[in-house]
Amino acid sequence: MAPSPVIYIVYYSTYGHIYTMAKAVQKGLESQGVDVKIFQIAETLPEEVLTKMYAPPKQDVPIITADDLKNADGILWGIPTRFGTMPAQIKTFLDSTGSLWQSGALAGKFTGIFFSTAAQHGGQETTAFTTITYFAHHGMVYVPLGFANPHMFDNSEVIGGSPYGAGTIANGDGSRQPSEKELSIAETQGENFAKTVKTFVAGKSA
Ligand SMILES: Cc1cc2nc3c(=O)[nH]c(=O)nc-3n(C[C@H](O)[C@H](O)[C@H](O)COP(=O)(O)O)c2cc1C
Repeated sequence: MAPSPVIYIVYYSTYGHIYTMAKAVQKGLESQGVDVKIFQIAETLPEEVLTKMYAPPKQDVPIITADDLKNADGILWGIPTRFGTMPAQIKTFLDSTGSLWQSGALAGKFTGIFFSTAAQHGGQETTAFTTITYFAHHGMVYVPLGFANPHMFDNSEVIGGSPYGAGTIANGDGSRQPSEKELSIAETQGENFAKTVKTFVAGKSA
């Protein structure tokens, strides 16, 4: 029997939207019978600044180390936009993966992204797009979402996401929570990602 693939969800979230999306992605992954572990990326801002930003306490989720990444067959990253791209917290973490790049430890692993922006036009494509350089340099296999969920064609309401991954729109004051349709898209991304990684892991053990 083929071994069950191990998939990590690695996220950073200041206000919790990305965490909610991560749980939907997790549901989709688990529906395909893969082993899922969820990690968060370490905060880099001082407590004093977080208080001024009205950031709530972090979730009770383990903090990822660069070396942890070696143990996954696939990694899905949850990214809240900053100026149309990833936040410094995620960049700091990714910049700490130099030795993994040097040894090729992540080469051939599957990867994908989901994201959150305050505004509909604040980076639902650029956030993912500007992250892909990291995956290319590591030799990782980026799995896009495409238009895999019918809600992606629905223009009757604001719906986050793009062919690069699932997404949510948080509003400037964070008042909007991921909608049912956005969570459904996130679940689809998890399902499809698991199916792709399963094929790979089965092939490796054949
Ligand atoms: C410094 C800063 C820059 C931001 N830049 C953008 C941006 O370029 N576009 C956008 O739509 N939202 C932007 N936002 C809003 C965040 O993307 C939003 O708070 C986040 O997606 C919510 O996710 P979270 O609850 O998981 O933290 C920014 C927020 C901060 C604090």
